[in-house]
Amino acid sequence: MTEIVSAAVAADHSTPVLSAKDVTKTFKVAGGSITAVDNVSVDFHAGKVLAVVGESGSGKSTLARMLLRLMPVTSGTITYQGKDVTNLGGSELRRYWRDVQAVFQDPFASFNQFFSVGHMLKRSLRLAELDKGTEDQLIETCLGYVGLKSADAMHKYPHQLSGGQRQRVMIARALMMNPKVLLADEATSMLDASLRVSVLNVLQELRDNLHLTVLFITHDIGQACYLADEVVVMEHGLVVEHGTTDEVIFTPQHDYTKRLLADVPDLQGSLKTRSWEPGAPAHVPPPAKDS
Ligand SMILES: Nc1ncnc2c1ncn2[C@@H]1O[C@H](COP(=O)(O)OP(=O)(O)OP(=O)(O)O)[C@@H](O)[C@H]1O
Repeated sequence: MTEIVSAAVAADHSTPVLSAKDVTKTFKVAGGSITAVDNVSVDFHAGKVLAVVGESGSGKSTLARMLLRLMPVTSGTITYQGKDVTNLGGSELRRYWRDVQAVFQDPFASFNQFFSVGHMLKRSLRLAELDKGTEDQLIETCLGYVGLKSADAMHKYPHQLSGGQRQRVMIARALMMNPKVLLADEATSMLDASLRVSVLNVLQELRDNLHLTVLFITHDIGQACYLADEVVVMEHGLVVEHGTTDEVIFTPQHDYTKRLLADVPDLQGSLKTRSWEPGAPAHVPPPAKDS
């Protein structure tokens, strides 16, 4: 059984926006059951990026799905803005889904190939019943937040965009709902190194400029440390390490964290000087950022 480490996280006494408390998920499988998430407690604070990192099968996506209220918990509590949302339903759940938006790994999967960006974004707003001027302004603003020009992007079809641009459109779509929390589940893993950096930088800007709370789920501790204020490391459904990014990089407590860090050569040195680009092999010069 993996040792659970409760490393001291830099004191943050503000009420968390979103919390998981003693959350467990058990799946019934042939011949028994599997505990995908094992008694996990984690707080997400306003205007911070928290990364959940772990290898495949560690339980990250299951935790994300429970936080998003797409999957029921087996036990434990999920709290949003101080309110228990574990068993929310109906219009309250729909309101929660507006406030807690998500972007996933494959932006293509969320796009209808026959819809232009403009058509897709307007469809997402149809329930809001905004007048045309307000709608256009909102779309332009949100595309602006992710570094895209409305005039350029609106008429493009998915195949005319790079992977990074598609992912940025998905983030813009999420922002149109004016969320308090953005959950990005492996949102950069299908992108090559330069596009990945552009999306990570967008997430950082959203935290800094909009005070957005970001949950960044990744198997890549390099990306987690590049982006996040706080890092949670999961192994076999357990939180084995939880600390500020500096604590996790420079004084990791758990062997599993040390092993993940060892797979990213010279992460410590290069993050200090910001010379490292997530996903780029250490010997390759940093890639150019896409426009
Ligand atoms: N619906 C399900 N039924 C049975 N087992 C499941 C189900 N969903 C996930 N699991 C199991 O739970 C464990 C955690 O899976 P999960 O997808 O949460 O991990 P992960 O860290 O997100 O991995 P990946 O990065 O590969 O998606 C795995 O052993 C997985 O096989």
